[in-house]
Amino acid sequence: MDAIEVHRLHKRYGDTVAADGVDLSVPAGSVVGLLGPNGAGKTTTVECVAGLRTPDSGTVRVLGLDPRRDRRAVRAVLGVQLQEAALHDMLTAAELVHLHRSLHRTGRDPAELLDAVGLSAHARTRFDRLSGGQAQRLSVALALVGAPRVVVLDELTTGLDPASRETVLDLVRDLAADGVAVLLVSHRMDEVDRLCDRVLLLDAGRVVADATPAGLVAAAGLGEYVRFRTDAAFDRAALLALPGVAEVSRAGHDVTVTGGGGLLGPVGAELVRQGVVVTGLRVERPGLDEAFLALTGHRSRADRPATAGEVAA
Ligand SMILES: Nc1ncnc2c1ncn2[C@@H]1O[C@H](COP(=O)(O)OP(=O)(O)OP(=O)(O)O)[C@@H](O)[C@H]1O
Repeated sequence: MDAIEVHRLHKRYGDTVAADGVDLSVPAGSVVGLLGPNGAGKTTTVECVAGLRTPDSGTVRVLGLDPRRDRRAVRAVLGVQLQEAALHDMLTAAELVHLHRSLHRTGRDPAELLDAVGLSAHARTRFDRLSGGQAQRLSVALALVGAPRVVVLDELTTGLDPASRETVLDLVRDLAADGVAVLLVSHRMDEVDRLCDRVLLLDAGRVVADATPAGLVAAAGLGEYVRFRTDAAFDRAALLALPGVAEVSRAGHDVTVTGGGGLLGPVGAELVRQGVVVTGLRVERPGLDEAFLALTGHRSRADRPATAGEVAA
């Protein structure tokens, strides 16, 4: 049994289908990212996991428990940080962490946790006087103060400066290393790439990909580019004839060979064989950003999104 298991989750608001048969699972000790364009159903999905919304149909389990039926038991094992936390304005950061700690039988040391999110210096600052980024880090601390075994984080680094972001990302890495299951909603591809063991891509309420970050890029079928510079003439047809090469284009001294399947070795060898002197020979692979666009933005490639099975990796 995985720590989070969602099976065929359906949720609609009036005519809007927010979740249309979402399947997802998060094993203990792993970070799973939920990606997707605005309105794809990410928040709806995590709110159902957190027990804040009731699914129309489908099942949601957190450590085998139903977040709606077994509310109290789930609260003891699940930490949730959602996009907009409504907190008591008059309390200080430290008071809020202590208050949330008191709701749990066991948990983390409030002072250590404030330190871990970089808020020690603001422990005595009232919530309504914290900056946006500080309030965001406090909401992460509140989600973790009960030492949960399962954590749901919705856009946890939004509004954070680069140093604070690194602090929070380290914290998430430590959670997974300690065996915590983390479900993370994010719009930042670099963050997902660095943190997540798997990525689920949602589009219009459906899972269109469920893969490792590298698998998602591969699933997008975007291939790779070999680029180099030369002022010499070369045999373009011989390059085109190499296995995997789809296109060879030249703009002045800059040459791009497009294709797939490990182009660098064969292209390099062919240029040596031709005695062509080049500089800056390198391979470039599309990243998650490009994969995201290809898998959700170019529906014209097919009339419907690919199914998870088609792009699982
Ligand atoms: N309470 C609600 N009432 C009506 N429609 C809603 C409600 N909450 C969400 N929706 C709609 O459901 C769809 C999914 O919304 P959701 O917030 O789950 O998407 P999201 O992927 O989290 O988006 P974003 O990236 O913008 O946060 C959207 O079309 C949204 O307008």
